[in-house]
Amino acid sequence: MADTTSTDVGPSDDPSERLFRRTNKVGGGLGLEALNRINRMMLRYPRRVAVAFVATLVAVALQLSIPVLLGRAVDETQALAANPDMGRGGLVTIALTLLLVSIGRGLFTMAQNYSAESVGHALAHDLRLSVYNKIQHLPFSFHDRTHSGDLITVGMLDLEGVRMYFSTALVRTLLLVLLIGVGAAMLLSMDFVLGLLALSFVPFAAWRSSVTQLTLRSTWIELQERLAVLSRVMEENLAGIRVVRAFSAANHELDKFDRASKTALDLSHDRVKIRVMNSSAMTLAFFTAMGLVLWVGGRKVAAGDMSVGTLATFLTFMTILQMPVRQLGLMVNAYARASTCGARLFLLLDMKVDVDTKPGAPDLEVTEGTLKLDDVSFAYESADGHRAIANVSFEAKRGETVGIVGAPGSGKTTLMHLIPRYYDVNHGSISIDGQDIRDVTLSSLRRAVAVVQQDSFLFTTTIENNIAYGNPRAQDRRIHGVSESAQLHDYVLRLPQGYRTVVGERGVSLSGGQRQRLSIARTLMLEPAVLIFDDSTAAIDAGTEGRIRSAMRNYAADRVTIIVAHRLNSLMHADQILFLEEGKVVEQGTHEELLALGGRYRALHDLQMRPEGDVLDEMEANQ
Ligand SMILES: Nc1ncnc2c1ncn2[C@@H]1O[C@H](COP(=O)(O)OP(=O)(O)OP(=O)(O)O)[C@@H](O)[C@H]1O
Repeated sequence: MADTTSTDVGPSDDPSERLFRRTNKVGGGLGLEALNRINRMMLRYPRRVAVAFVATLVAVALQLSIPVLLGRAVDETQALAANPDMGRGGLVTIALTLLLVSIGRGLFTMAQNYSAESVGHALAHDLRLSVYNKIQHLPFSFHDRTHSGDLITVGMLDLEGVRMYFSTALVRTLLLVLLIGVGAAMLLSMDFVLGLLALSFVPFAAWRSSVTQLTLRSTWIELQERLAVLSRVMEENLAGIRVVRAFSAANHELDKFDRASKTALDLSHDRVKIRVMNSSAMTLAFFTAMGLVLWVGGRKVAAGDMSVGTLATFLTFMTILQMPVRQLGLMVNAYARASTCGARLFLLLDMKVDVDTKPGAPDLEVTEGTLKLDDVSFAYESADGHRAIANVSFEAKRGETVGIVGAPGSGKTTLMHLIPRYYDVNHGSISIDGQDIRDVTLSSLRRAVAVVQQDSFLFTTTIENNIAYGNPRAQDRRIHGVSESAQLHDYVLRLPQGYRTVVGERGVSLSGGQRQRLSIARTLMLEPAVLIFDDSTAAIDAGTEGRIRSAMRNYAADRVTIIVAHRLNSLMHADQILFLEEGKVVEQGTHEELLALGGRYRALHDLQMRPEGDVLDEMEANQ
């Protein structure tokens, strides 16, 4: 069986592909630009940003005073041991100061963490809304090329990278610069040689920590890709569970999952190895430096050149410095992550929406309700100029029905998707009452053109909410009315919770025909000027379809109805029928005219109307 787990992505200039090529760099310059943009966005929360920075300053100052106080306490204790008659007041004062300093440091660190995190969360909230809003407006052509899982990744992982930026990159930078800078200056001024020894582990630990984090980052990106493959395999398996069972392909699916999981596991092992080895190397460097300080400092203490308290100050400084230095890599990583994640997010947010409302465009005004397609041609971006629709023209007036028929792949759905501007025509024009649909607002056009889709998607909510999706304030009476027209009402009443029954992925399962009827009812809630049925009665039996048609007679009198169908029974009553072949209209007329023409429509009609036995006989004879 073919391997369907490949995620090969070749180089391309397509922004949507660049968006999802998860590399360490999204075009160097873009990374810096992204950081600048995130910085500017943070200034929307000036108070919280200021509190975070000021609290960091105070917390660091308090933290740096702890080793000095501890050193003094040691010296005071030593003096007390040598001279028991000395008062204990000094020691008590130092102890109380230490307690207050520790409490103060804790409180300011808390304020710093809280403010920094809250800036990150507020920023993530803003970006999340912008991304979601953008996704609602991206063109269909973008969704054709983009896996929804990848979009979710941008919405989740990349947002997380930006969220962490303020607390892990900016605030930590201030913290480290102050701790290491002021700490080092204090140590060196106390004893230059011992200061150098105490700080000797810093360059090594900083280097190892940064290299480790950057290596872990690139493997993290790789791991995300492998995990994405894993979730795609699982997602596909769940979506196609019936096919898997029907083809007894469980073992093949297990193999596929096992392979994808193994590659993720191998990488996870590598990452653990890198982390553990580097952590041990940094610990070794720290304790070596500490040993050196103890050795040289101990000799100075023994020679009377240094107090035990000063030595204790050095050792405490080193312990305080250890953690932030070891975490320096996290800071470097936070910058790298925010720049790539931010660049990808902004690439998505700045993406051009090619089907959009022209600036200053008026709303569509429906008067006569006439739809006109004039020499319309269209090619999908991925089709190398091959036209899915070629020079199609027709006109339909209010109350008229147009039938569209043709072999699978002949372009019926594509043609229907041009009318509500899911895609823009490449040539020719579509107009409603003389207004080119590209010159009016998209929202007014989409209100005027309703499509009952081929795949009836149900939201996980009640039947009532699903029907009222386009008109949430609709009265029950109206909901029941359209449901009756769609021949769904009687079925719903038989359900224990009636219209309050939850359907969709986590609700009651509806049959294909019931889903289609619900989808029809949902569209009948709207009052469009053009109503399109895109092969949306295929799963409904001919009798029920006939009843829907009768119930809709009044409704159809008020608008143009277009019916796309394979079954001629569904559209032979239409005022005009178009027969599509490779995107072109090859026959056009009423049912009677097309029958009289004796062409493709006639042949299809004869094939569909003949008793099944005759068709089988003919097929056998032709073999
Ligand atoms: N999103 C897309 N991107 C690229 N090509 C597409 C896309 N959708 C459809 N096509 C191609 O355009 C052509 C017309 O497809 P379309 O779905 O419009 O046919 P159809 O007549 O509605 O088929 P069916 O009766 O099976 O629904 C086909 O060759 C199809 O492969």
